[in-house]
Amino acid sequence: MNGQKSRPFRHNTDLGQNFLVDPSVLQFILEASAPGPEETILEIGAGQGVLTRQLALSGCRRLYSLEIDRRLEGDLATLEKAFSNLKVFWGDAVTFDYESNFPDPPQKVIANIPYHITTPLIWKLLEDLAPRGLRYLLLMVQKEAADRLTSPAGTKMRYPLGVTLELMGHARRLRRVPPGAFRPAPRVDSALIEIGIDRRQDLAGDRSWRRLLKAAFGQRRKTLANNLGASFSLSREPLLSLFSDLGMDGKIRAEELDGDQWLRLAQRLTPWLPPSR
Ligand SMILES: C[S@@+](CC[C@H](N)C(=O)[O-])C[C@H]1O[C@@H](n2cnc3c(N)ncnc32)[C@H](O)[C@@H]1O
Repeated sequence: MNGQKSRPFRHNTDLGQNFLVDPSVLQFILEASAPGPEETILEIGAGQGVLTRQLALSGCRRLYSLEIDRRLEGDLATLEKAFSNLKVFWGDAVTFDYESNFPDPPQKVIANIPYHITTPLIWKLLEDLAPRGLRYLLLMVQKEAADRLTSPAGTKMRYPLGVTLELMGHARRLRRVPPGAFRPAPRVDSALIEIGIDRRQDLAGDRSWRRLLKAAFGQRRKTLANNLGASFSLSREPLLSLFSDLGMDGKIRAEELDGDQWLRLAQRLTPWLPPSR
């Protein structure tokens, strides 16, 4: 002992550093996600390692934990020494090179993620890891994000990533998690969601699909025809005649289409779109 007290960790809330402290929530995550002995697991945002430790103890074959904040190096290096199945990576999960860093790509992502990167992070994971065998994600997200990700056709919160998840597999909300489960407590409610990927359609890496959805949901007050016409300089007549061929009302809005309608629309419309720059 050198008599010096270690300084308390100063949480950086800009990095979503609300660490999980409720053991019953931790237990729920482990039971719901059931890491298996043959599986490689990816954890995004290891923090001080509360979930990392339990995942490593679960006996999964390999655990990759990714963290951006180097101040956590001491905590995570200690865990890395203690568990031979754990390897810690440093970097930004939204721009990380998963392909070269993970020769043994993960089948599951189990993570209490920083809420501010929820949408770009899920797109990135679907795009980079689903074609390489990712089958399942269990994520702690802000409650409103859980609502958006799981919103069915015809609801106000429907958005491009939710449509894509419906076609690549399924997303469902498992339970709400109150602010008191974290230190410091966030100002928002949280929820655990589960995403299963069967790649019925492999859409996340398809640039024209993403461009179409982005344009279609561009201005929520406008009809789908108006949004598409304005974004891609398409004239109204052929667009409305295409809608009619597909059995869709000319006044339909983007949030009203179900997954199969989106697929049919994309198939017919993509050849008309100007090349992306
Ligand atoms: C909600 S905390 C979860 C920490 C820990 N897993 C737990 O459950 O207590 C989110 C963690 O993600 C890290 N983080 C924030 N932005 C990140 C990014 N872009 N890439 C990787 N990690 C990030 C934060 O530093 C923080 O440790």
